[in-house]
Amino acid sequence: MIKVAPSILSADYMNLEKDIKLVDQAGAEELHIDVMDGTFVPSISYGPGFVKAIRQITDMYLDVHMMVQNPEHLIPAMAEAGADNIGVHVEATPHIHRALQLIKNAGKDAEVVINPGTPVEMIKPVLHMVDQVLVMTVNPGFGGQKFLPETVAKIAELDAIKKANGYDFDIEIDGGINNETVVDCYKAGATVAVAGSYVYNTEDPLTRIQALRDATK
Ligand SMILES: O=C(CO)[C@@H](O)[C@H](O)COP(=O)(O)O
Repeated sequence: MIKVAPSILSADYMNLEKDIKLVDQAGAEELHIDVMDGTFVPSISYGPGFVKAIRQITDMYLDVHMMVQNPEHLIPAMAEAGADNIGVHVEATPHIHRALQLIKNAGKDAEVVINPGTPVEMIKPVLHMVDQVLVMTVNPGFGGQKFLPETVAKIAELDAIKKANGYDFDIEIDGGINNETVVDCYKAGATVAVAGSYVYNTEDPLTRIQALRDATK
């Protein structure tokens, strides 16, 4: 069964505490927070102050996905704010190894992220040092996009490398995930599913979280 990480990008910001507690009570394993800088991706979302405010109202595992160009400068503040996992894009820095070291040195789980157009080959040199790999299943920057099926082969490739080397990182998927698209990703080796609009753009988020689990039993 896959672990579920609702993305608050699609939550109701005027009732955010309620929306976070709802998915916590539903047993969601992680809370996914999308940090966007307006440069690496066109959108701008939130920063460390927002993460700190969320930390104060929940004990959930905070999975912070940084869509930020040269994210190194933001890592200490994000760690201080209370993130549990910090994800950095391999496309966003010439110093991905250093960025992951900074996250580990701050005592946090380190995640490397790859865009749909980036081959798995690009992250091979850092796979020994990560706790999680995020395979983007849409191009980052917006919620509500259509799942890109060609990303499934990359999940399988990553899973094969993981098994061959005895690594134990989680493989997370993000973008266009619902009870149908999650199935092939899970079969290919995904262990954590981020879901934004599928979970929050409905009257019944609990049923949607359960549907992701039922689809991957
Ligand atoms: O990273 C991102 C968007 O860049 C995501 O985390 C979105 O929040 C996913 O939204 P859905 O595709 O599930 O609606």
